[in-house]
Amino acid sequence: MLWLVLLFFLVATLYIRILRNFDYWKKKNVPFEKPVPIFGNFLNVALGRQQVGAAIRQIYNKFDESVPYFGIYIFHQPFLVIRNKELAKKILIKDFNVFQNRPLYYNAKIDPMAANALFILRGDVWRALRNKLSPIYTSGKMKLMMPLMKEVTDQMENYLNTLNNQEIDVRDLANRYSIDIICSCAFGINSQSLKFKDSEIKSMANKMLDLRSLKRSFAIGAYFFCPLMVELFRLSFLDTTCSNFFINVFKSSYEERQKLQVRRNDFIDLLHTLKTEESNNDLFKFDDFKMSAQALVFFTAGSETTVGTLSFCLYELAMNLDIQNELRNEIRQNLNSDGTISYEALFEMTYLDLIIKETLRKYPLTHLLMRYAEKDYTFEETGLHLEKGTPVIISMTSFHYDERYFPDPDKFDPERFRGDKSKELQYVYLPFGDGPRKCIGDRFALMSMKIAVSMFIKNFEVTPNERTEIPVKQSKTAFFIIPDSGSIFLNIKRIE
Ligand code: HEM
Repeated sequence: MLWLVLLFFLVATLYIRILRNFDYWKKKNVPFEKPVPIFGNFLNVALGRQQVGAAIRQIYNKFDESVPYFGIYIFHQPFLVIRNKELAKKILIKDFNVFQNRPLYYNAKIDPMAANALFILRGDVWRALRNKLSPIYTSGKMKLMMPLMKEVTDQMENYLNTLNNQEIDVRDLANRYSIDIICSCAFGINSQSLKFKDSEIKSMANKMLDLRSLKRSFAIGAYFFCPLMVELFRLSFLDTTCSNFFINVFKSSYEERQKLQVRRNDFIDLLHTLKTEESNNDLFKFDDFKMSAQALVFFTAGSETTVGTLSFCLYELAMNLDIQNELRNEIRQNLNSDGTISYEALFEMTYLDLIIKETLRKYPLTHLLMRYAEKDYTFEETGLHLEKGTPVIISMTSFHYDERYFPDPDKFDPERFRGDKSKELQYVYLPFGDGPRKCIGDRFALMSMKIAVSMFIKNFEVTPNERTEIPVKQSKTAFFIIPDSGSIFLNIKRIE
């Protein structure tokens, strides 16, 4: 009986607290979408009926140009969503000192890996690690990794040759490619995913990041929006068995490197150099676990993003043959005399760049950027006062499909970014975020995608067939932009 009374009071307290919180935006005179108890504006998301990005975009589209921001409730928590380019710039760059952290939960006891991840760390420790890791991702260091990527791209070409004139699942292809690239560049191993369909590394990687699984989406969603669930169910960000597997792979690769004293100019070598340069005063100091955690972050942050972009890019090229042919001409004009492509040529190809940009506009895989106010903050333009701790969202999906900036947004049109147009779109075109906290791996990602697309389109024509879903239906339950079926089927034909 006592339990029942206690339960009643607990539910009643929670209910009152939640309802009281639902006054938050009204009291601040901020336009908002009416919430429903418990779920706020995320009922359809929680029921798996709507994507996170689509739910926010639906509300975004209800307001007009005069509205610089609006309020939403994700469960009981109020979030401010930015609708204005200048305010986005303020949050990401000008007032970065106030909005430097993401409102992501972490608990070293539940998930020690997440607690050492750049994406999740906060304040001075984040800054110390970011400063330390930044030299690894410069264009000079990326250029040194080009031979490693070239090796994997050659393997991809061999694999595709065996499938000439057949249907392929380009998501499966991109998945194998991204695992091989990351294993080679970050873990120093040849994972042979392109060669063998069922390699152990491939199945571990896919299980670790199975973003279509409800369990993983629930765990990731909880880290973003509902820390209580993380505590309650002791949820880890990644599948623990698989992440431990990769930590061990990294450790043995690192040990072997020390023994053999060879250099590959990969992430392991670069991390080792950073470790040897450390001083006693460093706020973030590497040990074996913290180093392997960085390699794992590489996997987490770089894998699905690359798979998604590469496969959607091939899909769009198949749907737009004129664009595909123009790209092939550009690639063929930029080849070395032996048919290979140089690092410089890869980044000089304008049309390839426009195509990757447009793919990332149409498919901004992570939907949103998040920050929270580190201290009380007032927008001088409107007088809105945010209390310390208020979370803020910049919705890439909403900006990238806003007709004000991207007319006819469903159309795949690389020309949107030609010439000076890119500059005008700054702060509303944000596939890698912006400011000091933007994606640290953008150069790596662009290089690995450009080299793969160049090889593919130079040698193969890609076209839709009767199994190609048009348009691709996206998963409503996954936290990221992923095809619902998990596949994108296209035909390939070698062109001599
Ligand atoms: C197409 C590929 C990729 C896309 C679209 C992408 C996108 C993003 C976005 C949107 C953010 C948040 C930025 C912000 O909040 O302003 C981010 C952060 C991050 N990304 Fe990427 N990413 C990609 C590839 C990679 C790769 C290959 C790595 C490998 C290292 C990586 C590592 C990270 C890390 C560590 C952060 C957190 C940075 C910090 O908090 O300081 N990403 N990425």
